[in-house]
Amino acid sequence: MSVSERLEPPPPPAADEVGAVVLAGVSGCGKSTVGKMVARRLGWAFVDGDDLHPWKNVYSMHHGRALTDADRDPWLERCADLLENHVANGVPVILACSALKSRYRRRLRRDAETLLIHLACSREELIRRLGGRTGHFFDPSLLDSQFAALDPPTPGDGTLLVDGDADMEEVTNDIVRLITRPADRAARLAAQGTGAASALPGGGERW
Ligand SMILES: Nc1ncnc2c1ncn2[C@@H]1O[C@H](COP(=O)(O)OP(=O)(O)OP(=O)(O)O)[C@@H](O)[C@H]1O
Ligand SMILES: O=C(O)[C@H](O)[C@@H](O)[C@H](O)[C@H](O)CO
Repeated sequence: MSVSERLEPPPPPAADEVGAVVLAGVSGCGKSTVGKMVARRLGWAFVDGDDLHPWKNVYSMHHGRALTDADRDPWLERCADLLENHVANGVPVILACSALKSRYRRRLRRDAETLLIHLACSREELIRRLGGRTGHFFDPSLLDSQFAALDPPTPGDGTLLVDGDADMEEVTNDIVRLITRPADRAARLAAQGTGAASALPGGGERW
């Protein structure tokens, strides 16, 4: 991380009323699966960020080529525009979007009604899930490149951490609570104050 990035002020705190949620994390953490479950539960819209990638990006990932910052640039713009439109029109939305770097997360959080939630998973669980997934364009051999690109959310980042290794129902319940209860959001942020991994059950290295 560069000095100028470190000196930037932390993002604004999320508003009491959440209008949009970005479910972030590396490939296989459950963004799409759990995002749909949360959206169904809340009666919100769900958009898969994978559907907003330029075709060239999908082609690259399918052929085992990791995306660059330049590849992600137009995609992040589409994601940010989508969030902004939903908030402006009062149509709450869950967007599944990897948002791997802190500057990507800052770019997506254009207003205080947008909440970022990062699904943190162990490497073993991610390998197991990607190995078992069929019919998806993402080449599982790219997982290490996702780890390399990731800036893990830090205590000052304003991104909430969720245990992505947990059972799908549990993950869904946790996220619904964080979206609907400001006190739970504040408690989670405070728990993260001591460091990302220690805020999650089981500890260990998480991505
Ligand atoms: N909490 C969970 N427990 C067990 N399996 C899960 C869980 N969440 C997701 N899965 C499974 O893991 C695989 C990956 O999930 P999913 O496609 O939702 O991840 P993703 O983060 O959206 O990945 P990508 O970014 O590559 O699209 C799927 O087969 C899904 O069924
Ligand atoms: O930023 C990225 O490298 C991409 O968004 C990836 O995370 C993929 O889109 C996703 O994992 C495949 O579904």
